[in-house]
Amino acid sequence: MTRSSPRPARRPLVPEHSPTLADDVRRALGRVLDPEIRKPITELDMVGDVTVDVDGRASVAVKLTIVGCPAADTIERDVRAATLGVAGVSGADIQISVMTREQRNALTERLRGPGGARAMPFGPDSLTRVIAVTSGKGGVGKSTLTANLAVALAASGLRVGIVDADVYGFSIPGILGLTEGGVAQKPTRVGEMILPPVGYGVKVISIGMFVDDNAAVAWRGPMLHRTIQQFLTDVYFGDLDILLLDLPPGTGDVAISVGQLLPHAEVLVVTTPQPAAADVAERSGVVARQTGQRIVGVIENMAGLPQPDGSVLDVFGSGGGAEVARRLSVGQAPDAAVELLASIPLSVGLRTGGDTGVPIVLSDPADPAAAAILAIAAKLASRGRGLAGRRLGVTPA
Ligand SMILES: Nc1ncnc2c1ncn2[C@@H]1O[C@H](COP(=O)(O)OP(=O)(O)OP(=O)(O)O)[C@@H](O)[C@H]1O
Repeated sequence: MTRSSPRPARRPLVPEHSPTLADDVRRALGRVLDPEIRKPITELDMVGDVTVDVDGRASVAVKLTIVGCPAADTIERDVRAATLGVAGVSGADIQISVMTREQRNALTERLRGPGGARAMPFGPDSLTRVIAVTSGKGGVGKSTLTANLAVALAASGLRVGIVDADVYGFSIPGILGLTEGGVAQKPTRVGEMILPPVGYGVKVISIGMFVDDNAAVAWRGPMLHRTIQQFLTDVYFGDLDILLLDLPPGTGDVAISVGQLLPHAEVLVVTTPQPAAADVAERSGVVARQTGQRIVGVIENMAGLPQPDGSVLDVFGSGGGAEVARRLSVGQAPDAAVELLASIPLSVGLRTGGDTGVPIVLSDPADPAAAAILAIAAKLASRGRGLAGRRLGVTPA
């Protein structure tokens, strides 16, 4: 008896689609984040039709927020990888298009609330801790510390943003590798919304991103105030645990504007060990306090430089940080005394890391300066924010 060989499965002329596999692909795409908005692309309505044919070939439609989106390549690569990672998928065609104006408006509204409300999300009731970093004079390392602290906090799992409000010396983009040819990366705009570039996990907005070719900023107070206000309202930071502000040195217009806009912010005062610098550093702390802000601590930077023979060379003297903390504690309740959080040594690695855009807290965490910054980050993160002055949304019975 002969047995007829089984008939080969008939191929449909039009490839059938596998809804189950398509669902699996969609689920996998839920793990792809928009690199600027930092939310799953599926939640941002960036994923259109998803189909998988009988051969396992997936076709995925992706809608970018704007034409020329700088994150396009990353999104396409991540979508392809996520699609091909689904068991049963043998190939992936990714079709990239751009959202319509209506779709973009709907997205902006979804992210910012009805009408794309331009409310300042860092008010007293916000859960984001706001820390302004200030100094009496320039060049004490305030921007270097702000950037490295932010990276250290982000590396510990916190969602961190920086507003580089150092209008005359905007250097955060460079320290965080967000420059090309010395010019700061431009943020993406989605309608009225500005998406901050992300460096080492930190969302950054800087005046340097809005001026052409590093041009000098010669603005008067009202213009500076509006710019800071716009940074705090129009920039989409999403949910942040900590927002750091790098203020210009001294007690000028920006410090006062930030004091008015964010009176509940905490303040870190950076100074050098030079006792003669203590007066100006103290003044920057006093101005912050006058606007209602709380001084969370003093950081002494550029302390003793370790020598090959084990001795320490105090290039800028010693004791400045402790002196500023002591003076800012005078007249305060014992539990409000201002602490010297750390003394950070001079470090060639910290400086070169800033010059090359590779923060030392990641590249060489064992460097004594990096270790000191990591210790401050751990201290700040463990303390959390005081609830004083915040409405807790509960009514006594
Ligand atoms: N601990 C340190 N050891 C060696 N170099 C340092 C240290 N801290 C900062 N620097 C370097 O000192 C210079 C000034 O630092 P930075 O720009 O951070 O200061 P700043 O206080 O923000 O200045 P400004 O507010 O005037 O812009 C930079 O070149 C930086 O790399």
